[in-house]
Amino acid sequence: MAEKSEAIQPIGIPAAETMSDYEDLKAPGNDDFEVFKKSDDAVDFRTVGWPHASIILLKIQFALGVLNLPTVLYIVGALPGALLICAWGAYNTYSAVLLGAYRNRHPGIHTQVEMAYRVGGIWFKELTGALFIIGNVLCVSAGLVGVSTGINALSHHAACTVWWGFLAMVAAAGGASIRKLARVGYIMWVGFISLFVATFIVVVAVTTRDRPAAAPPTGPFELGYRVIGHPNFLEGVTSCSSIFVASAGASAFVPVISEMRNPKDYKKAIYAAQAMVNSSYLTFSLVVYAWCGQWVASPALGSAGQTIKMIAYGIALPGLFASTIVYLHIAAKYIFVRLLRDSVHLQSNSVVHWSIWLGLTFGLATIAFIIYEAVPILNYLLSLMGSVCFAPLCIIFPPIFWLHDFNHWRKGTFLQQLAWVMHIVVALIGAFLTVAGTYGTIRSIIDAYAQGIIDFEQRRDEITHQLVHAAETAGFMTLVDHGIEVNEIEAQFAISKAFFDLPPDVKKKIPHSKETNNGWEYKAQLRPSTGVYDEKESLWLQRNSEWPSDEDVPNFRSTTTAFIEKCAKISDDVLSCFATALGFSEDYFHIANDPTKPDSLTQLRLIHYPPTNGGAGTWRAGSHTDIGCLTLLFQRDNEDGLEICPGRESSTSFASGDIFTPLPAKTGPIVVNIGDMLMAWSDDRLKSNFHRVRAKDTGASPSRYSIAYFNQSRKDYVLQGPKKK
Ligand SMILES: O=C(O)CCC(=O)C(=O)O
Ligand SMILES: [Fe+2]
Repeated sequence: MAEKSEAIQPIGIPAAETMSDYEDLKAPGNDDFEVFKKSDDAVDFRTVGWPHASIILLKIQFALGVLNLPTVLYIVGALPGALLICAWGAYNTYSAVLLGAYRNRHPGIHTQVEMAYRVGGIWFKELTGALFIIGNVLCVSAGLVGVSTGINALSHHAACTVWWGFLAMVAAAGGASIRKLARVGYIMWVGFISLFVATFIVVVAVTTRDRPAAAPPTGPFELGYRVIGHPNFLEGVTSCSSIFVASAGASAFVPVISEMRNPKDYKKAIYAAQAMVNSSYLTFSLVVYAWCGQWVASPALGSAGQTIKMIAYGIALPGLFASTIVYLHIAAKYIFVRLLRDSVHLQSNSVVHWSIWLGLTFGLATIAFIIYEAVPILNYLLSLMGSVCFAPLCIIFPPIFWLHDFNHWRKGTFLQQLAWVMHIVVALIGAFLTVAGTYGTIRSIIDAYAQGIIDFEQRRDEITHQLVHAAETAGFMTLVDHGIEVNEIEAQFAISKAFFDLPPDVKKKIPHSKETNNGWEYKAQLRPSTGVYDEKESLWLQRNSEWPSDEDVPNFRSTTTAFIEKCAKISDDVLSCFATALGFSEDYFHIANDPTKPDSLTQLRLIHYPPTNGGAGTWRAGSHTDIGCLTLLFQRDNEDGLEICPGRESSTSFASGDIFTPLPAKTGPIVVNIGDMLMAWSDDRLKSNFHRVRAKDTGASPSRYSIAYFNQSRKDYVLQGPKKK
């Protein structure tokens, strides 16, 4: 049976004068000193050799996050980025050494939490414990995101994300329930090798391509490689935090020491792990950045194209599991040791021992799964975790623990005083990053709520399902709660009416050009379906086309540009749903149709159908399909006339004589329809259907105004569906 472990010493134990004072007291590795004891009938936890420990420490840090570092390099520039990677790598190594040394100077320590108790009493202990457990459980949730993203990339069944997450949770809980870290260590070997090989393949593969997978496939493009970037304050802080978090594992390292055969070998393990992690971070991120520039794909494993992405995910999957398992194991071990520290059950094969252990691994996995599934702002929560949990645990607390033992250096030699000051400075830098990082993330959460992004993200699967169903059948759908207020739509219509009210000579200042299809046209659109010109006038606009002057229509350009930005965002969101449903990456159409690029074909069209009396035999807009990718159509109350013909109901050329259904006009909701480009792009799965606009056959029809935003592909894009037909 295990000896009763020595209780943690209360605060106020005399500070040692030198390190060797402690070494004389009780050396690490001695039973009195250690949390886990050695005896014939006790389960032996102290079985991890240093190379094995090194791999565990390595795997705690090394994850696919390395492939997101190039995005950070793009923001800050290659040189500051590389310096930040080195600086944080060095500091995170140092803080890991500080914690390990503190642990090896004081008996009975399992995690940082006992260090906090020695230094600051119960409050500091509970604060550290809370940050430790919250941080690690969130890392488990992040792990589940990684695993399910991987499985989705391989399976093409985006709708099953919840199930993949659940299965990953059960599998991870099973893996983490292996009681001894030494055995979990074997999973870490496999995990590390799998992730290393997967990232290595992507890194090598990006260097063999002429252009990044996410860049436009043809034509000139800007790589976006910058030696020095120009981030604003928030971007700078966020980038700094992301690079710090990539190698911030120190707090999870400490419990590994308690299971080492020889705790004094910890330093060897940590130096080996950090050398490997930081050199691969530096080389991988610089190479990927040099080749991909701003065109790093999301998820980053896709940066070398679809085939490599599938291979890399296949190889990375065990590694993604390993990440989830190690954080879960460490979180569960912390509570396990806390609960059973003074009990025989800590190291016996009793029912109590096993029930508590399995209860903890599966219980914490369930909590992590619920967070993964239910928190709509998980991405933001994960960046908050960096500044709220890991900045204090890994930057602020280690020097504070050190200062507690070495406070007398304040009055020591010059070098000792310098060391004393430097530890205070580092703790202050940590405090700054905690506050600034938290502030930055909270600001972006508030912005995201204000823009409706959170609600959309929360219901993305459900919305995708509805959009795809409508697109596969009618080809038409109506969006509500889309983020453009009724008064903004009315204001845009007022601007449009002000333009059309101008005398023709003024409107002619921006004539329609056959080359660009921009400008004002009057009864000039000849429809193949009707053989006559549409009874309408319209103004086609692009970001870089000619615009009516402010003298002719006050605020025309500023109001309309803001309106276009909102339409771009909405059509992007809708297309991101179609992209995942079709098996493309979420941002596929965003890149292919990017309206800010000079070769963009995306247009806004303001339309006016003049009033008529008895419209029989004429067409406001003859039957047609839209040639673009996706159309957003705005209408006004009481200006009906739009009629649609769902695909099943059209059987003749131009659907003439087929059944058309009127779609009443309302100010507010946006009518969305699929265009020919998206139909081609989806291997005909999403339907570009016929529609037309009619005035009443008899009696008066008032003017009708409509506004269409045509989201179209860029000029040089090849439209090819996932089946590559
Ligand atoms: O004005 C409308 O309601 C329809 C316009 C239209 O279908 C188009 O311009 O393609
Ligand atoms: Fe149309």
